[in-house]
Amino acid sequence: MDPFGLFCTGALLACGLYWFVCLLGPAEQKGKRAVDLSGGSISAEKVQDNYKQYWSFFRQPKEIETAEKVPDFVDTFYNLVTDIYEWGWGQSFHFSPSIRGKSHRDATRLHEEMAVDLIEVKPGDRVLDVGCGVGGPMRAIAAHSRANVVGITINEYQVNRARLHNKKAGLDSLCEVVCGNFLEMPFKDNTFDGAYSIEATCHAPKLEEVYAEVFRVLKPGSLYVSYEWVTTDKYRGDNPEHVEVIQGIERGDALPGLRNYKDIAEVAKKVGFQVVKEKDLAKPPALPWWTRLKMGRIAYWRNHILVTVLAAIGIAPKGTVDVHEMLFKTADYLTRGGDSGIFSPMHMILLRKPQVPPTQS
Ligand SMILES: C=C(CC[C@@H](C)[C@H]1CC[C@H]2C3=CC[C@H]4[C@H](C)[C@@H](O)CC[C@]4(C)[C@H]3CC[C@]12C)C(C)C
Ligand SMILES: C[S@@+](CC[C@H](N)C(=O)[O-])C[C@H]1O[C@@H](n2cnc3c(N)ncnc32)[C@H](O)[C@@H]1O
Repeated sequence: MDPFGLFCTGALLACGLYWFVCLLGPAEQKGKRAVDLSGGSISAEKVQDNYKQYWSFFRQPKEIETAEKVPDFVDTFYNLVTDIYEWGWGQSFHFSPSIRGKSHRDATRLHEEMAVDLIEVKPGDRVLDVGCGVGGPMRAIAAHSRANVVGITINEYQVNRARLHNKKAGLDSLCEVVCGNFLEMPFKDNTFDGAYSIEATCHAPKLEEVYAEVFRVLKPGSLYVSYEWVTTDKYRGDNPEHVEVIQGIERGDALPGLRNYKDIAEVAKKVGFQVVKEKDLAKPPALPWWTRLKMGRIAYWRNHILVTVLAAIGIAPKGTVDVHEMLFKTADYLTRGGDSGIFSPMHMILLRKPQVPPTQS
């Protein structure tokens, strides 16, 4: 082979290797490769129909206001997005403020460890993860605190993914995953030493229902911290651009309706909690949480091409392209929400269940 031919072959091989390692994704780190994208518990041929069904919920807003319908709606959503999230984001399905000089991975872990530090649990304590996803936070928190973490998620596919990851990480003795609805949890009263929820309770149609359940299962005197998705004091309901951004976020993230930051403490007090601390972790001096979304734009285009090719040749389910497109648009709404300051995904509230129940007046 002449030197030019040799050079071309070498370049082709290098491109192929780059494609395989970088574009298909390092599976060990993220847990998913593009070639393994699925519709969660939904069979491949039904993904497209389920995507349409997901959108039909928004044509009947009353349906997603009733607690009975929401688990179905949220479950469908997570069947559709879980693999894409894992592949394109990682095993922690939430945001965190950027930290100068630290990777996204480290910033994510620190945001998770902060939650468990706030609830002051000790090794061996029993802690509840309300809406645990595939367990990224659960593993970081168990490793950091040596507490026993019990996670609950409505989505069975996530339960299986989380159990698999727990085993692989050697943390299955500390981490347990339960499939269930956090509006009616299958746990006894007064049985947890602490609880946390990271960007999950926003899926509840009525916040009081999930907070009341957490209150019920916590031991008196113990702490609960939640990172809530909210509209901020900058949001104006009479500004059409604000409304468009917030509706875009709701539709692309399976939310029955975003709450204003002012409502969170009110609801917590109503169900009996004492408010220990409340702070929007997105506010300066914290660096923007949405930088990671912005920086990913080129990767989203690359992913879009990859998903389209994989669906065309029958490796990925057909509806995956629609779901990916929906997420693409959602990333834009979230970025606009962050840039304008009208939205925060990390309004932190730290609550205590009192030792003595409040007297009824
Ligand atoms: C808390 C929730 C989820 C928050 C985030 C984890 C996800 C919100 C939007 C998601 C994404 C948007 C764009 C995708 C991109 C087009 C794709 O190529 C790769 C995956 C994305 C980056 C994806 C990853 C997860 C999000 C950032 C909600 C649901 C309450
Ligand atoms: C955005 S994910 C966050 C997951 C996890 N906290 C993390 O940060 O990786 C929201 C989680 O809440 C769960 N969830 C939403 N509604 C639920 C419900 N009614 N009951 C139980 N889990 C629910 C979803 O299944 C999903 O696991």
